Amino acid sequence: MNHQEYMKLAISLAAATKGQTSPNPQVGAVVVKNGEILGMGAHLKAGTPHAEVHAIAAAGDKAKGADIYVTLEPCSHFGRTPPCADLIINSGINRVFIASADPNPLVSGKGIERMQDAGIEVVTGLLKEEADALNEPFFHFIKTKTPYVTIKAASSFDGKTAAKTGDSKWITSPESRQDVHRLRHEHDAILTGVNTIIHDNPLLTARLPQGGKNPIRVVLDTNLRIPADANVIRDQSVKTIIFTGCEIDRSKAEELKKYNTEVFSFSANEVPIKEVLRNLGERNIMTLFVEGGSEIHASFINSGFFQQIILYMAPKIIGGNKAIPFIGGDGANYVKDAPALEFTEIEKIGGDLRITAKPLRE
Ligand SMILES: Nc1c(/N=C/[C@@H](O)[C@H](O)[C@H](O)COP(=O)(O)O)[nH]c(=O)[nH]c1=O
Repeated sequence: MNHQEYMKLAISLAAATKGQTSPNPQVGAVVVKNGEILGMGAHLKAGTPHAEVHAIAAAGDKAKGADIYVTLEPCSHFGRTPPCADLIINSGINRVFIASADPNPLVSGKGIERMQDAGIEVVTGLLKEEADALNEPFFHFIKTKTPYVTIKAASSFDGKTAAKTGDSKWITSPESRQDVHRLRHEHDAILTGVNTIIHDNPLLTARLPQGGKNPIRVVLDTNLRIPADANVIRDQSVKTIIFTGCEIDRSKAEELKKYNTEVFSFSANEVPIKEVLRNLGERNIMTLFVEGGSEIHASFINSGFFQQIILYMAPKIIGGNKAIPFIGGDGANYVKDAPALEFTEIEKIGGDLRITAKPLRE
């Protein structure tokens, strides 16, 4: 195997932990000497050992004189675990290959400098793009301290998310809906609007054949209209946070708190998305899955507070000028004012298309 292949292995280890390490990045590491893989590891959960710790522990004394391939620049500061740069120096490793640089300007380059000062050869940027893509949500979170927002929509071929009767069961295939549960599992939180709660009474849990990690549920509900017996309240398998305006029935809010539910009221009678994202960021929620109705989707798109949209498009035609489009709101007056995206991935899934799009970078 060559340098790229060892780094690919480290990236695959990092990729396997998607959704488990928030608010930390996904990191993989591989220790190699004379073509023999002596150790490998991934960071499994925030607060637990970093990938380099696992890989070097597996290599033991043989790490002396070995190479290490790590997908993110080794940390140089005391977080909840000791600095990996020091561990690498003390292990006798004499060459370090790094894919991504640390996005935190306060620490970026410090670990590299310390290892170089100790006489270690450091090669940076090996498969940087691939490794960076894996940690796009982490880099966004470090930069903005707000969650990386993925809007998920499901529509017919003609862009409808429900028929004019309101019926929407089911537009997309069982395979597509199972893929949605994988995305729920991978996200820290899932957000919807009270209209979806009233209309669909969703659970919003991650129900995969092998189980799944339920994302924290977030409901935007300005006037606290949510039914007290809604599934997201009574289910209690995971916390539900309801964001409201200031004019709500306080006794109802008190009642809901008995069901693993938090009611957070803003000081004005509105629920500003920017403030919701700031609040979720302060709770170390790094990734947010917006499975809203068409009005919620419209408000996220019009505010520009989203990093990607995943549309599951089914080969069905619902039609009707009263049917519900998957993006609601007033819409653009002129095409030239329509938010421009770029398609980044198009996959066939269970007879549907899964189309991923991101806002065009200025
Ligand atoms: N109608 C459809 C969807 N509908 C999505 C939401 O309107 C539903 O309330 C939500 O998925 C229900 O969540 P649950 O109770 O946890 O299963 N979403 C999809 O991908 N395809 C559809 O055809």
